[in-house]
Amino acid sequence: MSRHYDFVVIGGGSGGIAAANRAASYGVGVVLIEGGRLGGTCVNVGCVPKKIMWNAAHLQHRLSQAWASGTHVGGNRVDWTALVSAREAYIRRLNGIYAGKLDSNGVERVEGYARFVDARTVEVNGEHISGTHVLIATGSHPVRPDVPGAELGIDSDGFFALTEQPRRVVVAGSGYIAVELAGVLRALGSEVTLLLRGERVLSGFDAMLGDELMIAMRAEGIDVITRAQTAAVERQADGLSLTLADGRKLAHFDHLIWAVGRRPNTQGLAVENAGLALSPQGHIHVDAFQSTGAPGVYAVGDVTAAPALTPVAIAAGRRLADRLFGGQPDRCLQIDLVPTVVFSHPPIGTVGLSEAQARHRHEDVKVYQARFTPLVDALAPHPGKTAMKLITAGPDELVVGCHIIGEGADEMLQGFAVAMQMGATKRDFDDTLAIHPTSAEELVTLR
Ligand SMILES: Cc1cc2nc3c(=O)[nH]c(=O)nc-3n(C[C@H](O)[C@H](O)[C@H](O)COP(=O)(O)OP(=O)(O)OC[C@H]3O[C@@H](n4cnc5c(N)ncnc54)[C@H](O)[C@@H]3O)c2cc1C
Ligand SMILES: NC(=O)c1ccc[n+]([C@@H]2O[C@H](COP(=O)([O-])OP(=O)(O)OC[C@H]3O[C@@H](n4cnc5c(N)ncnc54)[C@H](O)[C@@H]3O)[C@@H](O)[C@H]2O)c1
Repeated sequence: MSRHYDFVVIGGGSGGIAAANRAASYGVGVVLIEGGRLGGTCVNVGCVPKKIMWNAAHLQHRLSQAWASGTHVGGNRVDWTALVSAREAYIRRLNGIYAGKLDSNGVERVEGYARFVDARTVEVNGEHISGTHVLIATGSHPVRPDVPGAELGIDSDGFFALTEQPRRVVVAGSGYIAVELAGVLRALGSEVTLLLRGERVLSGFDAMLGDELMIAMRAEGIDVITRAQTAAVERQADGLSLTLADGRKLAHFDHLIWAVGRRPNTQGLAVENAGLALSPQGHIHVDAFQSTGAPGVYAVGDVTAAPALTPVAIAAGRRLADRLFGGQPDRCLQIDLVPTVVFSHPPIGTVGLSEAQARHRHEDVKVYQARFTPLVDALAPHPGKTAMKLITAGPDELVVGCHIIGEGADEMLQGFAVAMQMGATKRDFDDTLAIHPTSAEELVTLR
């Protein structure tokens, strides 16, 4: 049996769903093939459950300081099992909402994993499905290092499957997921050790952010161990033990969480049958229009080398559908300015070039910085710090980088990203009236 559609979408995550719905809005025939739960990583084991855990952790953090403002709350321990069960019920509702929206938009859904037969044909559950256009939006999966006992640890998927709160956890990694999960676990009351391969967390970001976050994490009681490469993991009677490459030993952990990166999902897709080659990291090569080397075959999201963020996958998917079916031949994704938030404790908001990148690319770079105790912590016994950095380039002082760490940074950044997208200069920031008293006002009063 075989069927033909205008648009075949492989993968029902952020990018695939966005592309399918947008294409259907132009009245073309669309099928979406998904092997797992609708919504993909972001909805099921990524942004959404993470943000729910972060919200609970943030609330615990604020409650722990409430007495200093004269507010007495008692027994504020988190009920992990109740939190996880409410979170999963919410996600099941979202799965249903996504299915309903696809159905009402006229997107046909096929449950199963697709495998290329040729460039425009895939096989799913023994059936051949062909398309005039085929989109690969299969996402990525977590990886583990190749060390003895690595299988004794869990990854971020395993973290979301925990039905009981870990007492003592070691998190290995230094990127987004490592710092987010370490922060959540600590704020919810677990003892946390964070193992960094290098000297600093978030190595690709402006150095101020990693330095400040490490100060904050240590102040919260996270044991941050630098230059710590795990060489072996063993299960002992009293928990997991780790041996580091330099011989150091760590023991008595209930869980080890690997947060050491992700790889594209191309296993089982047989992309060679579509005439596609993969990068050494396993990414599908695409041009600025999401086109692969094979005519009629496209890719978006984590399976490509674009920044692995939901809004990037969604924007790429929608723009592709606009281009293919919406009569907008020049529509494509610009990824020069990608605003992003790390949901650490405290959160980080960052957009544009780090100071090091700016100095590498531009001659005339100026840096404006502030570090202060935010008013929200004015009465707190152990106040956190907020730090901000604005980086400008050229004689007009075009703002090329904006970096914030501190309470509220997550909600602060989006508007500044709009300003930078519009080409704001330092003068535009200076000419904008401040909103007082807020932390964000510092960004328009920096000197
Ligand atoms: C713990 C965690 C937290 C995150 N937090 C954030 C955040 O706060 N903000 C943010 O912007 N991003 C976040 N991300 C990243 C974000 O989740 C991803 O960038 C985004 O989900 C990528 O979308 P995608 O469409 O490329 O892939 P996915 O959402 O992963 O969807 C791919 C889908 O394809 C399916 N699939 C795979 N192979 C096949 C096949 N052969 N046939 C059919 N279906 C297939 C999979 O089952 C999956 O459902 C987070 C990621 C993780 C892991
Ligand atoms: N808030 C968000 O938007 C958010 C949150 C989570 C994930 N994400 C996306 O998902 C992607 C994947 O996240 P991630 O944190 O897994 O990857 P990552 O690439 O951000 O970080 C992986 C880190 O692990 C380190 N590492 C690699 N091997 C190691 C080893 N053997 N021991 C110790 N450390 C090791 C690397 O140096 C790197 O810093 C992110 O890059 C991001 O794009 C986004």
